[in-house]
Amino acid sequence: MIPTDYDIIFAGGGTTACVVAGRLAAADNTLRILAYEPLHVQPGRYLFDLRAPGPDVFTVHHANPSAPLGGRILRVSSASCVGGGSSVNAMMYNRAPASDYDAWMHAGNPGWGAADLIPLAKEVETYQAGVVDSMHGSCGPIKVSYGGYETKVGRDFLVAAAGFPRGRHFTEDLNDFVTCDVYGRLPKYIDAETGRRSDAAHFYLYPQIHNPNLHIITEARANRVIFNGTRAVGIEYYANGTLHTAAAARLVVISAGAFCSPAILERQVKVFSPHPRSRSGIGAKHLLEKHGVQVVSDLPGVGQNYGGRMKLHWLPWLWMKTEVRYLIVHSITFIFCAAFEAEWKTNGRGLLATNGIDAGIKLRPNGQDLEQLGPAFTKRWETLLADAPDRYVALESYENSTGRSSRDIQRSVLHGACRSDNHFNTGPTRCRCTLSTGFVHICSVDAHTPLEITTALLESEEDIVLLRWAYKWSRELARRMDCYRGEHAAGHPAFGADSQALCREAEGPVDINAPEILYSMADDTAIDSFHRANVALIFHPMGTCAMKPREAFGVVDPSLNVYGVQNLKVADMSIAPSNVGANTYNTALIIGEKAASIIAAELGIRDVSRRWYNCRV
Ligand SMILES: Cc1cc2nc3c(=O)[nH]c(=O)nc-3n(C[C@H](O)[C@H](O)[C@H](O)COP(=O)(O)OP(=O)(O)OC[C@H]3O[C@@H](n4cnc5c(N)ncnc54)[C@H](O)[C@@H]3O)c2cc1C
Repeated sequence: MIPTDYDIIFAGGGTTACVVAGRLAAADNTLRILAYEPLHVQPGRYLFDLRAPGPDVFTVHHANPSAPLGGRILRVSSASCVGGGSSVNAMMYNRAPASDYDAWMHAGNPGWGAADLIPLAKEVETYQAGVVDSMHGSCGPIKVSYGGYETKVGRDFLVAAAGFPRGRHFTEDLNDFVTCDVYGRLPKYIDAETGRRSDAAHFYLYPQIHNPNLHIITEARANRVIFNGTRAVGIEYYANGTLHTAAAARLVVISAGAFCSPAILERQVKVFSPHPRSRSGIGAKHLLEKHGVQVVSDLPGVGQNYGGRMKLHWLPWLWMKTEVRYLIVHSITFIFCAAFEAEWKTNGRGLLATNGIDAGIKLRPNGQDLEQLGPAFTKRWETLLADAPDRYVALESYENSTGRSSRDIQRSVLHGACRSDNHFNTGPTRCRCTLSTGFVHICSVDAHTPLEITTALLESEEDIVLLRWAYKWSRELARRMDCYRGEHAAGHPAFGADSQALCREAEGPVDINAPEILYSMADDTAIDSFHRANVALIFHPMGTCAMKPREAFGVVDPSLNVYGVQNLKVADMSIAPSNVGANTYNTALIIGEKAASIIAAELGIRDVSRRWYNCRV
């Protein structure tokens, strides 16, 4: 029988919540803790799991039609299961530049600078991908390794990057928070010994599941926070089609991710008042009133400041006989899986023990690049990059892609429509820091109504020139890779028939010193159109309940307290005051560790134990 009275309730049991709840439960096993999740599925140990039949581990959100993208509606998914993003993500290990965290501190958040957060990043991990130096951890819960298989595309990338005249230097460690404009191998959140995904559910929460005071209610969705006056006292949630309530004596923590956390704040807060049916929310007054919701705390920043990153796939032909199978296994069908699964289960190695993203480059424009980028990029350079040598603008990696258009190609491979058994396409990933921000708001007080999401993708000319430059740069590198066999025109801009940039098939790579492709103005226009038609959002939303001063559109203070109310915190990627230029799992783990320390201190728990997690799954 699950009790209805708790000390702490988490609305959401994703990455950050698992860290905080796991740490607190370990530190004080008398704390009565509850977390909700919409779906319980066994978190995917590798990507193949996620495509198995059964409840969907994703929620798909649709953004408003975007004018800069020609009216296109972008789709972006977030996780819907215990462990959140950590249970479904692509397992790329990519830490943010130190100066991104210093920017958090300078936004009015003492205790949130790089010097404060980097030690937490070390405590999070057991680094198995090289030397454990002063920047890496050796005994944290989350394992980081190169996985159990090395792809040819990764090896070829490293060789081409070493010889490419416009290339950069090699580094053993792309993730020391400082080094930038270098290339190297890309580690993964995979345990080197077991070959399994290192998610927050398995390594923070489940190790505490023996604790009778820790409860995870699955197939439940937090609906709204219950208030007594301005003090949060519990949660109302849906389970089995009916509404239930649970009381939180000490704290309610909203941890529903950057899309859903602002929605829970805005939607409606149940207030014990002389008018029990009145609806009250936390957010922008004008927006809440539009939905007939009274205002408990007027916070216009709720749902604003939606930041993220952009992604683009384009398609060179690459020759990788064995990895065709890998790609098919992960993306389309299970036909080849049995042998790989047996290997993976026996020794944690093979094609199921990798994410297929083995090498990459963190690109930062140099003098020659800045000339190419032109005056449209000057403001971005001056505001974001010039004084922060650790910041890069693009992470280029060549992967066995799961992008939409490349999956179409994979289908062709499966159905024999490809030009040869030994050739198929793969798409490099592009990640960009964008300065523009969008918003996420409720459309109605009904918890089941989709959210209104507006992105600022490609609204600024800076993003357009940046994507154009990066396309040219990474295409040049791809042409020099040993596995290169030309390009698939449908996965590239529509260059004119007489263009030098026209896509062609090839028998092999160009010479490492071959002249670069010369692009005309018409080619540039074609590239920009291609980007408008194909750019996508990466799964890294953040910033929608920003930790900033209230007058600067902040939602939470540096202790993660929601302004204007008591006993209510937010802890997840939504609190990011500004963008981080990296994949976000690492930052979510850091926020979780920081939140655990803050809450423990407030509750008088002296030691948020960091020694309990040495477990294997
Ligand atoms: C498909 C995908 C691929 C990714 N790949 C990478 C990668 O390779 N590397 C990397 O570093 N990062 C990656 N990320 C990003 C990273 O995983 C996330 O940034 C991180 O997990 C976010 O943590 P969070 O705690 O903010 O939110 P989440 O982990 O998303 O947790 C929020 C949780 O709240 C739950 N929730 C929502 N609404 C409610 C409600 N009303 N009631 C109860 N629960 C609710 C959700 O189900 C979810 O589990 C990826 C993310 C996705 C989705």
